[in-house]
Amino acid sequence: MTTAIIVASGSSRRMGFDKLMAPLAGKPVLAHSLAAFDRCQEVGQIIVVTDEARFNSLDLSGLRNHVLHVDGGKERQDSVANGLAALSPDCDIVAIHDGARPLISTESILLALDAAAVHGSSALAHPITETLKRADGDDFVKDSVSREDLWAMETPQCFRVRLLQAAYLEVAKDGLHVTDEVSALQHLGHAIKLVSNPSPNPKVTFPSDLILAEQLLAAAALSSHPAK
Ligand SMILES: Nc1ccn([C@@H]2O[C@H](COP(=O)(O)OP(=O)(O)OP(=O)(O)O)[C@@H](O)[C@H]2O)c(=O)n1
Ligand SMILES: C[C@](O)(CO)[C@H](O)COP(=O)(O)O
Repeated sequence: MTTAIIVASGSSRRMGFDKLMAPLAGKPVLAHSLAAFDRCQEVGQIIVVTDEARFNSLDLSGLRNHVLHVDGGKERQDSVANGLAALSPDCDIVAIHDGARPLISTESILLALDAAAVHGSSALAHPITETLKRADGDDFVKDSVSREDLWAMETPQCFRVRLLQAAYLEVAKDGLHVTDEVSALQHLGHAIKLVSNPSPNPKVTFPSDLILAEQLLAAAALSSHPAK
């Protein structure tokens, strides 16, 4: 069985208000992430890692999957670990997704899941397009960083369960701080397949990201139902 773990226990510090419950095209940001995984036929269970009040305020009626609630942790990696601890024994593939990436498409989820089934681990990502500079502590340019072969990581990041559990055990044993699951797998020395995401999948971080997400959803709705 494939399980999706949606982590939604952050503090929205950079947003300034609870971004996960912020309205986006008529429903909370987190509800969009949840619905995308629920639409994906390969997903047989969803775990939402969040606080109880936020979980209870979600409308789960009409969802195909059983949705389990788990409390979050201090750091993102602690929330992921709490989700992993709640997996059922028959789960073989797990997809970890940021609740704060509401535009994830079901097609992109499938691409990542398929790659994980073949390679053991995968992450949606996109190649860097900007020119990159390293700065000194005073925001003066120190040097240039080639963008060749540089990719920005997205979620979902998908794994054979045993592999991700082993990676998280190593991370905990060595007291490491990781900002994504790919970093944990790197620590284990395992190869990770990057899957170029054909659809926009921004992480809602600042207020302007909510506006962008709203516009992207409106554009997608227009292209699927063009005016006659
Ligand atoms: N202790 C934490 C921290 C983060 N997350 C989740 O991990 C995802 C990525 O984190 P980010 O977007 O950086 O969220 P915040 O930590 O809320 O942002 P900020 O740093 O601005 O507070 C989000 O869905 C967030 O809710 C989590 O489940 N548990
Ligand atoms: C996992 C992640 O979405 C990859 O881009 C990202 O690292 C999570 O956000 P954070 O700000 O690093 O917690």
